[in-house]
Amino acid sequence: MYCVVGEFDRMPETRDRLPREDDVMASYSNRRRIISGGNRNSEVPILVDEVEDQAARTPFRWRGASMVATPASIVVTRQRGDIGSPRFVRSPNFGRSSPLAIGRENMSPVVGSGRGLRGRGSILLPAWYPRKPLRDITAVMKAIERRRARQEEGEGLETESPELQDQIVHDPSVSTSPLPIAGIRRCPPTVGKVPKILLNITNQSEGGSTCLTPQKKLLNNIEAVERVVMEELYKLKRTPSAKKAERQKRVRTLINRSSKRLPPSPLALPIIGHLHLLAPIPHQALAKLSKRYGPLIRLSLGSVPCIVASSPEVCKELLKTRESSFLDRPQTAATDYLTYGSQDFSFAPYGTYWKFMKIVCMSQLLSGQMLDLLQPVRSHEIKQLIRSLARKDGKSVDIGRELIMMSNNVISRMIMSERCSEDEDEAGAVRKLVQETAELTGKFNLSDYIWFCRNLDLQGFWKRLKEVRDRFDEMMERIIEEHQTARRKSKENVEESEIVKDLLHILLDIAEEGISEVKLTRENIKAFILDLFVAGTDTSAITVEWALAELINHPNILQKAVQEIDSFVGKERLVQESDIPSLPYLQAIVKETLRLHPTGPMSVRESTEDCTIAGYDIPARTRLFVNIWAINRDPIHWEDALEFKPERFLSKDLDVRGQHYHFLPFGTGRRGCPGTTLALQVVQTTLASLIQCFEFKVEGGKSSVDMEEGAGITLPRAYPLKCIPVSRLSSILSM
Ligand code: HEM
Repeated sequence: MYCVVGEFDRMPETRDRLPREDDVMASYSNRRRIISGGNRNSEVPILVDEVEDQAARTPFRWRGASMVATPASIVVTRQRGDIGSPRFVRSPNFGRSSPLAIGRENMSPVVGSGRGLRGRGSILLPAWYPRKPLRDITAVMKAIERRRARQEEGEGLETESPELQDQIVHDPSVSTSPLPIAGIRRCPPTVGKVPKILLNITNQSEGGSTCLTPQKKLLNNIEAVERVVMEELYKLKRTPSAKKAERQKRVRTLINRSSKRLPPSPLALPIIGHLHLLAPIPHQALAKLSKRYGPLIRLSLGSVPCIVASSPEVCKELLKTRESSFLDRPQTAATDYLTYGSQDFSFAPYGTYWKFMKIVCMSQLLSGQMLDLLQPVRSHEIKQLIRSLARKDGKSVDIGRELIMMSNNVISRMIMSERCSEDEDEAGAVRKLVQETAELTGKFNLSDYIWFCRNLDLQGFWKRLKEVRDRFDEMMERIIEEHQTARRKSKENVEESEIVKDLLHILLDIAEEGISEVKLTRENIKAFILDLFVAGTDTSAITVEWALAELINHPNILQKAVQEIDSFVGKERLVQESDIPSLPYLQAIVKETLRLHPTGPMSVRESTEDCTIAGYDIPARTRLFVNIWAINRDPIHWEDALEFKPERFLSKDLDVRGQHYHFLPFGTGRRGCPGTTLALQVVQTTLASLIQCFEFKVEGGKSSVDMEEGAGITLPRAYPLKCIPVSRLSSILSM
């Protein structure tokens, strides 16, 4: 919209103008609004001058061309801290005497003559006055003067004489409106009104200040002309044909809108959309919303369009039938920064690089053969855990902390042949690093969703991200250096024993050989290792923690499980991974834990193309949240859905690997969890070892533990599981 802001408060008093209010700008635009009948759309365009320029202005500066702007030269934008109130700012062309702008003031950009104002130093009117209408009215005024002369000669003239009308209407140099002309030409009624307006003008002028020159009289009456023309324009809009056109336009808009069938959506707030509905724990809040709005809902998280799937049927359609449309993951500020600009595997877009890394993952690190080779590593770390708890016999222990240390060591040794907890300080540092990374990647960061927060660090996110990545980078650089030194030595001295290849060696081989279709960079390697730490440590440890908590709260189930182990393994040796296939009840307990407490509660994807799901149109680049937590608790598919009942898995052969869409603890399809086998091995064997070796008493003599969920990407417990391990089989523990 055009706007005018000038130095009105500093106008010369000598101006022979009608008295004005102090805030002329305000009164001017106010008046225009009144004229247009309060109808915003029919407001007279007003030009904006920049407030910042005020210091440079002189009171009498008629800015002429520099005050005008074409619509294209004004952009409505928002600036930092300018919530909800758009500001007009200068576009690169604004204020320059652009050939487009000059001479087109108050004219339709289409019909402008293009004549410049340069060199018109003698313009009497202030810059904010509409120019084109003045030219029009000057011509009109000449006609009035002629008519008055004739009247004085006694000829007399009818007010609406055809002669005057002709003179005004057919004079090509005369336009009859102060507004963009195009519309007026198509609307003859305004033309007929002009003589009446002119008569009013002359009468008013005569009554007021007879000593004024015709030009000055016009200045005083220009507002009257404008008011009447605006009234006429407003009436024009109410003609049957205008109304019909308006109706047709509305129907077209409605048809366009309704041609897209979008999933139901709760009422959104301005700017934040539905972000406020995700508190306090997103998967729980979304499950509640889906109960009200259905299994597929649409949300706007700030400016990001999202859908949430909460039923097995919709999930199947999304991740099986239309899998190819949902193979990407969305990028967030945190994942992008922590993974050296999305150079990792978990957040990499589905493409050549991701496929290559998936092969590396499945054929090297997580292949059956590799997992068998690394079985002693897992077994050793589980024994270390049992020994550590045995040392704390009878004392209160934070079980979660012990479990995270164990799973960190397993992953760390598999990836880079190094234990994280060799010294207590480093173990704590790595644990903290992994937890912080999981927290930062799982949190809803406002700058990802609200555009004007993009460069603001309202939640102190960036500072923490930088800190975490710096620490991780330092650790990884040290470990990579050590590996490279070992590799150099082994190459130089062939006699020296062959180094045992961990995942880092395999990745360095690929990077150095450079024979693969994908060239691995140092950043790729570091980001991939971070992925495996974050995806593979907390998830397994927290699953064991939830399982133990459930067993403490269900002593009869615990007793059955212990009996099963005792009867198959006996009391003389520690349970092994190889025993697990013979412990179906233990397996059922782990599955039931993963059903109620999936440590990946939501699978997050992004659509790569437009598609139709459950009859709704889903545009490309829509973020998808599959609420695994809600699906695993769907009462239609699960009897006593909220009860911890491992028996349900004994009667049914339900697999965890994404074949059954009402039970998806590891996701499904091509982007399903590649660590499922490893996770099951670690979780089942660790839980079996714990309940074989210890009884767990709850702190403070209580009979049950709290089961509240905390916030975080890996479904942590709200309160750490603190209990007192009491040794059960001293013969095993003394080994
Ligand atoms: C109980 C333990 C675990 C659970 C509950 C779990 C769950 C999940 C879930 C739900 C996903 C998303 C799947 C999807 O979008 O469909 C996922 C992805 C992933 N998980 Fe796991 N996971 C666990 C353990 C592991 C382990 C031990 C590793 C590896 C060491 C691992 C590595 C990954 C990776 C790399 C991805 C991303 C895959 C991709 O984007 O292509 N996870 N996990």
